[in-house]
Amino acid sequence: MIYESENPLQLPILDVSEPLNSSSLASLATACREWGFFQIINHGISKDLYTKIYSLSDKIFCLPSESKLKLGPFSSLKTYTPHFIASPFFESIRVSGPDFAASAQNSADVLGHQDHDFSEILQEYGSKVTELSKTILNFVLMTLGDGFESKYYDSEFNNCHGYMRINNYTPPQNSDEEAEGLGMHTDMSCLTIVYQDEIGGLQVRSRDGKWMNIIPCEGTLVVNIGDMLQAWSNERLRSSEHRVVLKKPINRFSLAFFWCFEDDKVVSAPDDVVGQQHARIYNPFVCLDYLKFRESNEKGRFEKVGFTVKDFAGAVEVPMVKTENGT
Ligand SMILES: O=C(O)CCC(=O)C(=O)O
Ligand SMILES: [Fe+2]
Repeated sequence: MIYESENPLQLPILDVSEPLNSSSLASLATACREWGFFQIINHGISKDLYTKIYSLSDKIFCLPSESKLKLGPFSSLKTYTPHFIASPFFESIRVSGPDFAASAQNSADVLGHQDHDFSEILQEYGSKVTELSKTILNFVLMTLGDGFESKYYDSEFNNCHGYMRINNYTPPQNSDEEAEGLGMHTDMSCLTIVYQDEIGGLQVRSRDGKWMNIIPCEGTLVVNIGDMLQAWSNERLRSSEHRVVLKKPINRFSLAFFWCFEDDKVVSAPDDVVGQQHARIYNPFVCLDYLKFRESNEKGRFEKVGFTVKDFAGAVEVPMVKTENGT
C-alpha cells in the first residue's frame, strides 16, 4: 500500500530555554490551533540519553516473545503491547510516572533482567520530560490569553501526571512497499512529547485530510496537543490525527511521553477560555471516563481512531457512525 503524503510540513520550532517573545507566541498559537503540532529545541535532553534508552530498551525488545509477554498485555503488569495489537510492526513498553524507576524496575524484575541502568536512565528521562511538560504547558496556556498560564496552571493542571511508551517498529524486511507502523489516532493526553529517531515516518493529518511528514531533526522534539486539551480549550487547541508510516525496511525507535490530567479530573473549559462569542463545544466530563470509553470502544481501541473526545463529550449530538479512517 502507498501512503501518500505532501512535502514536509514546516512546523514552528520553539526554543524552550527562553521566555516567549511576541513573534514566537504568535507562531506557537497558530501551530496549536491549526496543526496541534510544533517542535522544540534547547530542551535539555541530550542525544546521549536517548542513545542509552535506545540500547537498554533494545535489549528487552530482542528478548523472545514468550519473555516479553510476561509483561503484558494479558499479565497483571500490562506494560507490554506486543505486535499485532496496534499494528503487525509495532511493539511497545510502558513506563509510568512519577516513580519511573519503580515502574521500569518492576518490568525488569519480571523479565529477570539484572541491569539497574534501565530504571535509573528512565527515571532521569522521566524527571526531565516531566519538567519540560510543565514549561510547555505554560507556553501553550499563554497562547489562549494574557496571563492564562498563571491563572490556570495551578488550578487546573497541577495534578497532571506522565507516562511514557518506548516504541519499537519492525517493518517487513522483504518488501519495498510502505507499511503502516501505527494507524491514525489522536492522543488522549493533554500534551505528548515525542522523540523519533532519524528514520522518520511520523505524519500529521491536515484539516482537509492530507498527510504531512514531520521530518526528524537532530536535537528537536515533536510536541502535540492531545484530546484532553482540545476539550479543555473548547477546540482553540487542536488534537490532530497522526500516524507512523514505515518507508524503509529498517527498525524505527521512538519515545512518546504523555502528560495527562489526573483520573478524577472534571474536564471543563473555563468561561474565559471559551470566550463570550463562542458556544461551548463540550459537556464537562471525567477524565477517566473518556479513557475508558476509548479503551472499551471497538473503533477507539488503542491506536485506531474511530470515536474521540468529540463523540464522547461533544455538546451537540453527533451520530455515532464512522468509517475506519475516521471520516
Ligand atoms: O512513534 C512515533 O513517532 C509516534 C508515536 C505516537 O503517536 C504515539 O505513541 O501515540
Ligand atoms: Fe500518538
